[in-house]
Parts: sequence; structure tokens; C-alpha cells
Amino acid sequence: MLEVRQLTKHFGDIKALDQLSFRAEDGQITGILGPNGAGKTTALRVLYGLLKTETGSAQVDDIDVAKEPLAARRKLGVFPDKFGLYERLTAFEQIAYFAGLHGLTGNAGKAATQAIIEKLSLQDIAHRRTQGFSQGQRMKVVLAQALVHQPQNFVLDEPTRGLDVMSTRILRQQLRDLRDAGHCILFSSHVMQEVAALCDQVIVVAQGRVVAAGTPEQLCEQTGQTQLEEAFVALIGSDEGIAA
Ligand SMILES: Nc1ncnc2c1ncn2[C@@H]1O[C@H](COP(=O)(O)OP(=O)(O)OP(=O)(O)O)[C@@H](O)[C@H]1O
Repeated sequence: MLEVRQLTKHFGDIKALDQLSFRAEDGQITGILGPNGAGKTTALRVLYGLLKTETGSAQVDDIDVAKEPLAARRKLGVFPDKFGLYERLTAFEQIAYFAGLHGLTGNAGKAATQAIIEKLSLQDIAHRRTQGFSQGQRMKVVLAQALVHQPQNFVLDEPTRGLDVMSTRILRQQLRDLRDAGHCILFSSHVMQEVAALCDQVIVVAQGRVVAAGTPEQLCEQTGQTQLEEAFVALIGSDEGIAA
């Protein structure tokens, strides 16, 4: 479970978060949908423990992120918006390195690495250096490194940006599998189709505030629309910065 309560954050004169509160439950895929500059990335950075706010708190399961950042991070997998690989390392070494960062070293690290490699069907490429990997192969290695410590919660910032169709499909299926296994998935997006296709719950954010929250069907009902895109326009009064 992931929750933020009453977050306010300024960057100079810009109010990036304005009393932002939302909750993402276990066993659900929750999408934060909002136009450019709405505060999505800022909110996720607070959950990772990378950013402090002027007011409010962030919670990962029963842990307060500000008070116990390391404990919170152990329960969190993060799929970054831009990803790089250490190209001199093999996929196995890269994933094992991240296992080590989460305290899984020695045999425990190797076992965890082997387990996620099998889960994501990476056996064929596990012992190749990542230099020259296709985009789909790279994405799977990054996914494996984010999940190697078996976090209960998984946060992704615009996960499919720049991914090809095949990689996007693989990633979406993984998110559904994790959801079905009872994990909490939270991702940000400004791609309407992605949110409509994947999310159990949608949190619509604009100008650092939640303007609506509910299932895609509830948001449509609430606004008297049949399509999420139209519901979104009705909720925030514009579709600027949102991709169909
Ligand atoms: N480090 C920073 N310094 C100054 N301003 C920032 C910083 N980080 C974010 N902002 C500002 O805070 C606001 C919210 O930004 P944020 O990146 O959270 O939006 P977003 O919803 O993720 O947008 P996008 O969809 O474009 O990625 C924006 O006006 C942005 O310019």
C-alpha cells in the first residue's frame, strides 16, 4: 500500500504539490493521470524518499518514508523514467548488483537474481554483457533489477515512454501479473489509452491537486461521458499535455 497525505511542495514560486493526498491499494494498478507539470513526478519522488515536502507525509505499507527511508525503500521497487545499464556487466551481474543494494548479498543475492531471471524468462541472455541488448531485453533487465528484492509495492514513472510495442506489451503483462499476485502498482502517465487499458483506479492530478479519483468507469459516470479521455477533459477543463 502506498499513501501520500496533504503534500505541499514549492520550487521557488512554483507550487508543484498543493495538499496532495491519494492512496494506492494492494492488488490494484493505480494510475496517476495528469497534464505536463501537474506534479506527478514530484509526488513519486516523495514516495521514493528523494524529496522532502513542506507539509504532509508519505507512507509505504506501515512505514513513514521520511522517518525510515531505507526500510521504506526495501518495500518499494522503482522503475525509473530513464534507464541506463552498466554495459560491461552481464545481465546477471547487473541484477545481482541491485540485489546487493537491497541487502541481498552472497548466496541470498545469487538466489534472488536467479529467481527473477527465471520469472522474467531472461535465462538466454543472463550471462551476456548488456552492451548491444535490444530495447526489450534492456527493459526486462531494468524490470528485473527493480523487482529482485520482491518488493510489495512497485512505482513506475511514465513506464512505457520510449518503449517499442513489444516491450510495452511485456511490461503491461508483468504489471497485471504483479497486481494479480496482490502487489500494489502505482504509475504515472499522461497517455490516456495506457491508463484506460491498465488501471483499476485512476487519480487525476492537475496543478498539484487531486481533482478526481475512481475507477475509469466511475470517472466516466461522474462526468456523464463514455470515454476516459472525454471524462478527463471534463474534469480538468482541458486536454493540454495529455496524449491520446
Ligand atoms: N527540481 C525542480 N526545480 C524547479 N521546478 C521543478 C523541479 N521539479 C519539478 N518542478 C516543477 O514542478 C511542477 C511539477 O513538476 P512534475 O515534474 O512533478 O510534473 P509532472 O506531472 O511529472 O509533469 P510531466 O508529465 O511533464 O513529467 C512543474 O511546474 C515543474 O516545472
